[in-house]
Amino acid sequence: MKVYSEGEEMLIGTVTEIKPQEFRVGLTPHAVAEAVAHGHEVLVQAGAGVGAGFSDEDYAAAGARLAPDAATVWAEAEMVVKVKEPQAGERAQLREGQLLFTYLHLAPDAPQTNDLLKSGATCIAYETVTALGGGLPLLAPMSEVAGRLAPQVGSWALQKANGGRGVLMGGVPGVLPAKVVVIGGGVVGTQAAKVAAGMGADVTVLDRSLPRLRYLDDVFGGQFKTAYASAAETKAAIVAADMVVGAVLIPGAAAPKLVSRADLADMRPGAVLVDVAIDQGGCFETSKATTHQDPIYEVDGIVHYCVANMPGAVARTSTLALGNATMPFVIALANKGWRQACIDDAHLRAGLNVHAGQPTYAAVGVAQGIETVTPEAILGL
Ligand SMILES: NC(=O)C1=CN([C@@H]2O[C@H](COP(=O)(O)OP(=O)(O)OC[C@H]3O[C@@H](n4cnc5c(N)ncnc54)[C@H](O)[C@@H]3O)[C@@H](O)[C@H]2O)C=CC1
Ligand SMILES: CC(=O)C(=O)O
Ligand SMILES: [Mg+2]
Repeated sequence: MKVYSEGEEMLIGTVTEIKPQEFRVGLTPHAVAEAVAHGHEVLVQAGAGVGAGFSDEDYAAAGARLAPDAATVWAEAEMVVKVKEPQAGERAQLREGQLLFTYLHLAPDAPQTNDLLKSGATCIAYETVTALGGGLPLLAPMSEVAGRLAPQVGSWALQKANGGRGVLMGGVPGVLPAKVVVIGGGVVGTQAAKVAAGMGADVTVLDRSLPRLRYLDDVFGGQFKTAYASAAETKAAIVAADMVVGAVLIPGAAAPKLVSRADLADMRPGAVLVDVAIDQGGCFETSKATTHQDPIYEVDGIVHYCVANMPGAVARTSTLALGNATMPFVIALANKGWRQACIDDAHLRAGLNVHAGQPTYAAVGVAQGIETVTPEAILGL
């Protein structure tokens, strides 16, 4: 098998996503053009970009070679760039020495972890790549998308025909606007609050971080209000709300349950809960993951929206946003090879989850009771 070394041309590949209702694609034509300009070859499965609005002709014009099927890409590419975690049939095609760059979410997923370990491949997870000054730069764009979508889907759910209270976000002259409460003022929460305020709603953001609340007040003081997320303040806010957006995150942990089933009885009938934190288990006791095909359900007269892959609804915007964030890392990995790229950049190194049969991300080891080695040990640093 060919072993890549620094400075060589790399064969980069991308495949059609096969997770149900996933229309994003790992490489945009712009990313292809950038990689080709750096001297690399790019292999794109025919049709891979169609769901995101990119034709095979767009990829060919950017310099990609089209592959007739996914098997060809898996067999030939030295690095495969995707969006979602590899599905079982994809994992079976991963091979020793191959580099996989995508979302993995391994901690709760033992079968995937075992398959990646068995494959002998090197796997770098988008969601654990870090940034100078904190934050998760390859998760942030999808949080921005989900945050901006939350009031959009929530306002749809508020319509009478969908089980909601029949309240218009911005009201009309002489009638008050909807009250929107956002719990968690991070990336998702800030974007949700901005859009809800832009729709004319009366918006309050709750958070437990005073520095974050100070920042939000300084920057958005005229657009929405802030409040400290004590249990009492949270309860008072939700019982008066037409819409509540759940946007909390405690990194690496299950989301705390901030609205109980009993609380629903005290809320306005037909109010809407949008639980964006559902991918971490959800922050409302009555949340269970839903799909774009069947996004809402009702409990005790309260409408719940709990779609776990909200960005998939706007696959084109999401693909472009994700591509902007991943492109510099794709180019660094291709130009330098993963070893040198991870030696040079501790933030990219934080994305290393699996290498040659060894798990390399501590939180995955803790979650699954397996021993891990550090990326630094793998790289001899
Ligand atoms: N459903 C979907 O399609 C998507 C879901 N997400 C999820 O949305 C969630 C939020 O993500 P980000 O905004 O990027 O995280 P973030 O880390 O930027 O923000 C989380 C905020 O929650 C606050 N917080 C933590 N505990 C709290 C509590 N008990 N009460 C009030 N505030 C609390 C933190 O202080 C922080 O400001 C995550 O679970 C993320 O995985 C992100 C993208 C897509
Ligand atoms: C973050 C993630 O898993 C997604 O965008 O699908
Ligand atoms: Mg997800």
